[in-house]
Amino acid sequence: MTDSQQRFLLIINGKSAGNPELREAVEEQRKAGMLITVRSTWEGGDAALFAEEAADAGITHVIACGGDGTVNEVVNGLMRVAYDRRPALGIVPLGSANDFATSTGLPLEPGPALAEAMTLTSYPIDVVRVTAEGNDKSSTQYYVNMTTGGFGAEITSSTPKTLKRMLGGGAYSVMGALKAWRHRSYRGTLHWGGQEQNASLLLLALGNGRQSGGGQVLAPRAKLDDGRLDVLLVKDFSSVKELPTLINELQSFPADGEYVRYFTTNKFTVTTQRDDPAWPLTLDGEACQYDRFCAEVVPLALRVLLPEGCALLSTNDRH
Ligand SMILES: Nc1ncnc2c1ncn2[C@@H]1O[C@H](COP(=O)(O)OP(=O)(O)OP(=O)(O)O)[C@@H](O)[C@H]1O
Repeated sequence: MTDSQQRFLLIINGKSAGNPELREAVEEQRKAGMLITVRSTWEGGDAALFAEEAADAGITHVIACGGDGTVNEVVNGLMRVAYDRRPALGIVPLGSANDFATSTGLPLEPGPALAEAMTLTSYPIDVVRVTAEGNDKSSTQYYVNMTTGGFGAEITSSTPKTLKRMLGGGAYSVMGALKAWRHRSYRGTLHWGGQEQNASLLLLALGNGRQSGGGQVLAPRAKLDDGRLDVLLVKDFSSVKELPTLINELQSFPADGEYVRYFTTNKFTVTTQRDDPAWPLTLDGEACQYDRFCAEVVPLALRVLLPEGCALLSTNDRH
């Protein structure tokens, strides 16, 4: 063993701790000489804490073994570590949605995913910092994939599995579900890039990555390393007669459609008025509610083990 050898910490969500395939894969990699420590979570917050402590223990790579929520916790823990000591992030997807792993093209089976994590190159990606106020307290959280607000957040946090499955099929089924389901819209003042707009939205998506909610692609042109957030605004509609236009726009993501707007910015703020309901948000799969929030890109803050040729990296853009 040399000092330059990589040291891996696997942080596994306790509910998947018995996964036999992962156990076997760890054993195999250890036999091949890889230095792997494993910690299993007991409850929410553990994954972030273990990730934060990893740098002090000489860990070079923290591998989040779980769903998007576990990845999100690990990211938050790593962001508490100073940049020059921050370990790289790897992912072994063990959740139900695994949106970040799926969209970046990582293997979805534990064995291949761990094997890849041992050999992949790490690339610097942006992390998004969300500062928020709600329920009389303020907070700071980070995410790497996507925040959805309004309708989208309700889908991911409280929608029954059958409806989620319907929604997985894309914009047409989203609208089908909307027709069958009484929806709410969310009001607020939006600020970005020197612009201000009062809006009543069905859905807001702030994508560093491209998809959330188990396969809903809401930021199809997002890159993880471009210093930008891809913003999708879907305006509320009042009659089903407006649906064909809305559906159409959800296929093409126009910059300035009648119902859909898609653009990029490095900072996006939502402020509600006193009588407006708080916005339900989902940050990388974790549900929360805020009256006021600001999402801001922290450029290239985290190194992540990603497949060579990953379509979400600008370095792989074809010219
Ligand atoms: N030992 C444990 N048992 C049960 N739940 C746990 C345990 N440790 C952490 N958690 C909770 O698991 C949640 C994260 O779950 P995770 O994202 O890994 O899986 P998932 O929800 O099935 O995946 P996805 O987000 O991809 O659908 C966190 O909210 C955390 O509080």
